[in-house]
Amino acid sequence: MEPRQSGNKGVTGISGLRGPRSVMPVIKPKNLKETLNRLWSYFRSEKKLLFIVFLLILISSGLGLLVPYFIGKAIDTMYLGKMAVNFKGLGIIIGILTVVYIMDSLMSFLQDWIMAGISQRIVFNLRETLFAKLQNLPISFFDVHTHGEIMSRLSNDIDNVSTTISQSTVQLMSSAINILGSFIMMLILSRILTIASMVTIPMVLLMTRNVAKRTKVLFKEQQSILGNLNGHIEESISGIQVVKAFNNEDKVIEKFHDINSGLCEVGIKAQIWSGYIMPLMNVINNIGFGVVAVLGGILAVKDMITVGVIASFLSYSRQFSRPLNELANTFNTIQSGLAGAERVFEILDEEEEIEDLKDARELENVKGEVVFNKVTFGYNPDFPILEHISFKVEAGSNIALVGPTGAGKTTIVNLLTRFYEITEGEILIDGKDIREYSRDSLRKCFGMVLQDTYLFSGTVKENIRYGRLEASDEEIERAATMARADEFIKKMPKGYDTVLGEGGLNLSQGERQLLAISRAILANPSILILDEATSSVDTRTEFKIQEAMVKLMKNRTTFIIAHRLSTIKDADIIMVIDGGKIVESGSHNELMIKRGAYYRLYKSQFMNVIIEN
Ligand SMILES: Nc1ncnc2c1ncn2[C@@H]1O[C@H](COP(=O)(O)OP(=O)(O)OP(=O)(O)O)[C@@H](O)[C@H]1O
Repeated sequence: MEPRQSGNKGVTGISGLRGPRSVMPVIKPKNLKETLNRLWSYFRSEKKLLFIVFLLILISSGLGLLVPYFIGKAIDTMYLGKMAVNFKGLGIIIGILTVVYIMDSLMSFLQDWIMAGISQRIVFNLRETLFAKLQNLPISFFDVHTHGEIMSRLSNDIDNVSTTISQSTVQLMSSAINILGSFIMMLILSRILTIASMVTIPMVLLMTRNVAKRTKVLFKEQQSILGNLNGHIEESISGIQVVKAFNNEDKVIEKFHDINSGLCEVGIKAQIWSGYIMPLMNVINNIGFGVVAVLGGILAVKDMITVGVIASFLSYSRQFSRPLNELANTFNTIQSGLAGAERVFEILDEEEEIEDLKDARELENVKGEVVFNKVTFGYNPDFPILEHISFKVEAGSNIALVGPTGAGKTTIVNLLTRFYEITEGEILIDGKDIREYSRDSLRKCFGMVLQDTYLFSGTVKENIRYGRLEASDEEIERAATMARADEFIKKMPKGYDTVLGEGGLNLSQGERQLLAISRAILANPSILILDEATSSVDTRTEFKIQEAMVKLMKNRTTFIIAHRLSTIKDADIIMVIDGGKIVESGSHNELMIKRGAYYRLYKSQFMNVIIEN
């Protein structure tokens, strides 16, 4: 009977160089001990089942170790020296062997069954912890990690961990038991033959080390090219509109071809080198086999051992060398699984949004007075974007933030909602420092209508309900009617129950904005943040949006990152931001008389509009 095989049967050789996993180089974990410890903490709740699996492996490996012994016995029993056959003895041995084989299959089935549950539960927990962690990370984390990278940790890396747990744990235990058991059986059968069969081990080690050295370099290169290829695919798909608009399809294809050719070339080399391992290994193993057979033959002629013992011994020596080869392979699977676990733990170790203070209170019944007091902030603390900004907005008034692109307008509202934490100064709402209140209660005060409205896949109704989850259908329809969104919603095939495509992309930008306004009306926040869209919608829709916005802004403190002339002119205060500072503030008329920064900005941006009108 062969020792247990791992699930990745196609994978062979020292570097795990074949089969589906083989195209990946082995990425080693950086801190093996710590990663193992942490991973073990996920295994802990499965300790009992793991012990049962261990017992099952012990039994099935033990049974497996009996087989060569009985085969040897069968040979010796069958051969009675006078060409007569001992059918009775043979029958008993065949019976025993059949029972052993059936038992072994049953044990293997049970092991796989239990291990499947263990690995899926562990990976389930890991996935849940990771996803929950992502929800609690600050926005700044997502500024520096691409979506692709985060996705790959949630999918590829977790998959690697799962494969390692489900396949390698059993493989590791069964290989270890088989190697040890076979070795003991070999020693019991014949010490001389055992020593002879060990002769090839240094040869195997030397050969695999040399080949592995070469393949490692090639696989690393292959992985890096694969990364480029994925990057190129990701970019060309997300930028498909730009690619088509500029007729760059051929260039994109050409670049893909270049990278793909490189990948193919390195892939071939890597596969060829890794392909050497198995045949070489077989040659060496067969040399060992030959040595044992010849030596065994000599010993048998001298009547020092029986033919049956030689047959048993040869089986054991196969059972000894096979898991040895497989262990090298499993070792690689384990390494990439641990590296995957490490990458998952890296995210789990990321600093979460700064915890609310222990005695953080709930911000309630907000009137909406907002004060920035000498606020300084930089996405990178060494390079402040806003410096000592101070201003006060009365409750219920609206303030238009204007200024050149990159001036820091969005940054101001990002600080207000505590998406980022200020470096210096304080922000007060109704005279209360926002850091002393829980983030949840703070964010409840805000409603946002952003330039790019994000709609989730789901129905129109569900998307509006996002503003206030407990809202009834009537409330949703009332909000949509106020926002004048119901006009287009009712024209949709299933009205409020129409399912929106991914990101709401089957709606026009104007329609998406009206939905966002409906959401905000439903949420009924004390403070509103409006980031006006720069792209123009048709005049009728623009009028509707404008009307809905005015309704929404009524009696609410409103921060508008303003782009439309009408919004700016109607604002209670206009604040001109430039280079991280407030360079001017006041009403439209006041600032026009001043003939300062606002006047210049107004002239440069809106004069055409005024002339056209
Ligand atoms: N997440 C971020 N990480 C690092 N730097 C950022 C980040 N967001 C913005 N910045 C930088 O901060 C500065 C201010 O950006 P901000 O988005 O506040 O400008 P803005 O006035 O809103 O511009 P626009 O009118 O173009 O939207 C810019 O120089 C920008 O490059």
